[in-house]
Amino acid sequence: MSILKPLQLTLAILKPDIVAQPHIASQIKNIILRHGFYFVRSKLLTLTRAKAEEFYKEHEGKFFHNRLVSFMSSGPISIHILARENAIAEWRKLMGPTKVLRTIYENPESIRGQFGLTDTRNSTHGSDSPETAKCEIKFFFPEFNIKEWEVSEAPLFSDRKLEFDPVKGVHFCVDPKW
Ligand SMILES: Nc1ncnc2c1ncn2[C@@H]1O[C@H](COP(=O)(O)OP(=O)(O)OP(=O)(O)O)[C@@H](O)[C@H]1O
Ligand SMILES: Nc1nc2c(ncn2[C@@H]2O[C@H](COP(=O)(O)OP(=O)(O)O)[C@@H](O)[C@H]2O)c(=O)[nH]1
Ligand SMILES: [Mg+2]
Repeated sequence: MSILKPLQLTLAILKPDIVAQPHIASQIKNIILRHGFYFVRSKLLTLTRAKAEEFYKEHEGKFFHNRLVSFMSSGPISIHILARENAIAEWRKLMGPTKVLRTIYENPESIRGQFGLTDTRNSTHGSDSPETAKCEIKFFFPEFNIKEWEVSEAPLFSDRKLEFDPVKGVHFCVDPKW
C-alpha cells in the first residue's frame, strides 16, 4: 500500500489572453490533468481594475504594474484551486519562469514558453508559497474552508476513483456515498 502523500493546494489562473482562446485553455487544462493535479474548485470571472490592483498589490510601483493590472482586468480569467502533492512548486515548474521573452528560449516546453505572448501576457498565474496560496484562495474563494476540505474532501481525493467534470471544471468522486 503506497504511503499517501498529503495533498497541497495552490491557486492557479488562466489569464485573459488564454481564456479568449478556448482551445488553448482546454489544452492547458489537459496538461494540468496529465501532470496529476486535481481541480478542487473552478470559476470564471472578470476582475474590476480595483480588484486586480488588490490582487497584485505586491507589485505596486513596479514599471509593469499598470499594464499588468490593465491586462488582468481586460477580460474573463479562469481561476482554479488545484490539489496535488507539492502542488505549489509543481505548478510553478509546469508554468515556467515569469518572463516569457526569455522563457520561450530557455523553457520552450513550459506552459508560458508554449503559450505566453510577452512578459505581461504570460498566460498563467500560480501562488508562490503556502502563505500566498492561502491568501489567494481566500481572495477568490472566500467561502472555501481549507481545513474543512482537508478533513471532508481530501481523503476522498487521495484514495478513491475521481473523474473530471469538464463542464463544471472540477473533479468529483464517483463513489455514490459522496
Ligand atoms: N519601462 C521598462 N523598464 C524596464 N523593462 C521594461 C520596461 N518596459 C518593458 N520592459 C521589459 O521589456 C520586455 C517587454 O515588455 P512586455 O512583456 O510588457 O512587452 P509589451 O510589448 O509591453 O507587451 P504587453 O502589452 O503584454 O505588456 C519585458 O522583458 C519587460 O520586462
Ligand atoms: N512586462 C513585464 N511584466 C512582468 C514582469 N515581471 C512580472 N510581470 C508580470 O507581473 C506578474 C506577477 O509577477 P511575479 O509575481 O513576479 O511573477 P509570477 O509569480 O511568475 O506570476 C507576472 O505574471 C507578469 O504578468 C516584467 O519584468 N515585465
Ligand atoms: Mg507571483
